[in-house]
Amino acid sequence: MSQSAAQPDPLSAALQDIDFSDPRMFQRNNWHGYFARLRDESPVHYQAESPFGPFWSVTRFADIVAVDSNFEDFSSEPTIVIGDLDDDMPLEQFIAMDPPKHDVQRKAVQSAVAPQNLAQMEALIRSRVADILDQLPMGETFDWVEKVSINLTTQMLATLFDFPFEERSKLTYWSDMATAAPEVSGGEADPEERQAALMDCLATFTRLWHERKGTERSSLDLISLLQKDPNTEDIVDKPMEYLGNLILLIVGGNDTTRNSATGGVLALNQNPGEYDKLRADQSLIPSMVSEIIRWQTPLAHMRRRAARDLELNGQQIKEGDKVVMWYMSGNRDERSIDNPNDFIIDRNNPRHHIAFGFGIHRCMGNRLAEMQLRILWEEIMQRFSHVEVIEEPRRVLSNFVNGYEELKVRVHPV
Ligand code: HEM
Repeated sequence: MSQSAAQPDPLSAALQDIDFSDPRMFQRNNWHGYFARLRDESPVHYQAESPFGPFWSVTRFADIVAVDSNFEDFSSEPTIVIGDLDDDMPLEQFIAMDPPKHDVQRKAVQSAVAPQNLAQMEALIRSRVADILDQLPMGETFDWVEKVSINLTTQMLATLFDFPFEERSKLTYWSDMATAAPEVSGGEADPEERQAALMDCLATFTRLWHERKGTERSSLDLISLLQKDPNTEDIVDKPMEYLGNLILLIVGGNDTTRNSATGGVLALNQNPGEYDKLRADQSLIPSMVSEIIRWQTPLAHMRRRAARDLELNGQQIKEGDKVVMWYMSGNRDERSIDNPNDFIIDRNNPRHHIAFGFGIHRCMGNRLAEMQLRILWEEIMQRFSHVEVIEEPRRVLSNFVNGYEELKVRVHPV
């Protein structure tokens, strides 16, 4: 099975002729038909050949929850993307660890996003969002991804790391390089450039670590938190573990919120009746934010490895098999979500989705992401009657990041 071949017809092709790892499905946004067929005809589906080796696709909401909540049978090690670990850069990160190591490393950093800390960050985020929106060229066409989504998430990341603000664009670059490797997600990053970018990331953060070590900091920045916790105080001496966790936190805070910030604009433009509802009642913003995250599902999948022979929804899975949970499919599963293909900003129970995963690895930054998006929309509604999409977006080539390269828009005053 080769990804240079034409894509088979989603409705009539034999399921064994379809490559569900093909990143072009996501770039062309034509994955819906393929995954709807899997949910109906073969919800736990074995694909014997792919550029990433054989793997199972788990496509229904309930089965994904069953896998994600069973870390004993479905291990996150050694990596959580469909591709295999890069031998030259064997990153270790707590998202790809099982208990007990996962638990102690997560605990070391999670106070950065504890409710009390988030409450303190709210005013800062609001002023940054306001600055970003106030600088937009009213009435002119511009790229929302670059001027708003990337700008906002990069500023947030710089805050979380207390990273030199003027150099913050490096964080976005490192994040993009980390996820765009062909062997990781079917992306197009040049292997040498990627390697150099990740080494630069490591060198920069190692320097910051040593500059901070021993200084009295009350800050909840992620580097200081790693330094303060006895379980991670020497992580800098394990470069692949230090780098792996940095990349986890950078990617976690970057691609996901960024693509939700863009996806929301697109969803409202495709559903003008929902935009009208929002204009009429801005108290819908929190539930709309959850709906945007479900509708977008910025991370298409997480993968696991079966820790023993077992059965899942009638299929026999062998120890060692790769098991891919397609969150984007689960979030469109009519068995668990009413009218899942509709974008409805006042849904009942809007947080009933699996875009943040489920179980012990459930997204650590979920409340931060929701807060950023809530503030973004509160501030947008103060200024603009319409963020108008001017042309179809350009999407990312990846089977992991479900996102946008570019979205041309024009903003109109209230
Ligand atoms: C809309 C925004 C976001 C989405 C959709 C998202 C999605 C996810 C998903 C699907 C997982 C894996 C869950 C699982 O395996 O069950 C995850 C884990 C994680 N996310 Fe997020 N994320 C978002 C924002 C953020 C932000 C802003 C941060 C920044 C702190 C973050 C940090 C993390 C971390 C550290 C993990 C690993 C948790 C663990 O292994 O225990 N995420 N996220």
